[in-house]
Amino acid sequence: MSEPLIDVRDVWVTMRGHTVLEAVNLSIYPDDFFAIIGPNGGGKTTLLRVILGLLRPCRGEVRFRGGMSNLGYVPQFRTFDFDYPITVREMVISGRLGRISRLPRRYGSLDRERADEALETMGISDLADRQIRDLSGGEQQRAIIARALVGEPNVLLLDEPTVYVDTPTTLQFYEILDQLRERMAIVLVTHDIGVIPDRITRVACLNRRLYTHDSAEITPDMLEAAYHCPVDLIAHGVPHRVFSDHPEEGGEDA
Ligand SMILES: Nc1ncnc2c1ncn2[C@@H]1O[C@H](COP(=O)(O)OP(=O)(O)OP(=O)(O)O)[C@@H](O)[C@H]1O
Repeated sequence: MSEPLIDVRDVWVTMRGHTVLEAVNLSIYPDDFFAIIGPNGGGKTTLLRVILGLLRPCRGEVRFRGGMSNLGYVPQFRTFDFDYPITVREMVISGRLGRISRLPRRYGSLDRERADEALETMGISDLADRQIRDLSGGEQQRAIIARALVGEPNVLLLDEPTVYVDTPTTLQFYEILDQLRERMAIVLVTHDIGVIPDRITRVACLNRRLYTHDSAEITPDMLEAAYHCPVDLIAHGVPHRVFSDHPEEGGEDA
């Protein structure tokens, strides 16, 4: 197996006396399409913040091969102010700011090139000069992913990327992720197990502790441990590939 790009080792986070992450261990490999699922408040965003270096764990550490600048982050949709007067191109290229150290900060031709490429990858080149507030939710979502891509990440971290998106747009979105997988590892966190695409390579359940399995299979045990209640996989429409045998169904397709 290749070396991990990110190693999360025995990470603990306590906030206001409340343990949010407990003894979390996780490795992200270059060819991963990793889904981390878990209930609301289970610690998913907190784990991403620890990986990004935005939050220091009380105990444990995160090790990188390749440096922080190679992480692309797509925060939850609700954290963006889409009313801000800015064009799609301006928003996307702003993802390059972290790479410009000289003051005053000015974009160069490489920055503009990368922004054009990211717009094209996300299929929104024709929207580049529109105001971000005038876009549909699905288009805005593509723009925030394009913004994460301009930094040329080797790991893309996505926090609940499909919350406001309808089913056809979600399917298109996963097709785009499929293309991106050739260039980077992808880590997707979500509370909704119904949105997990069937192309994921590994899955883990997070509810303070991380419950993992060495494959793309979600086992009822993992879900029960994370959600503290039996979860009916079939009712959530999870693709068959991630099922283990379901006792009532005898392992048949849903
Ligand atoms: N700054 C903070 N101060 C105190 N508690 C916090 C803080 N940030 C997060 N928490 C708490 O930590 C827990 C985990 O939050 P987190 O946002 O990581 O969960 P999540 O799994 O991403 O949830 P969701 O699916 O609802 O987005 C929650 O109980 C939350 O209230």
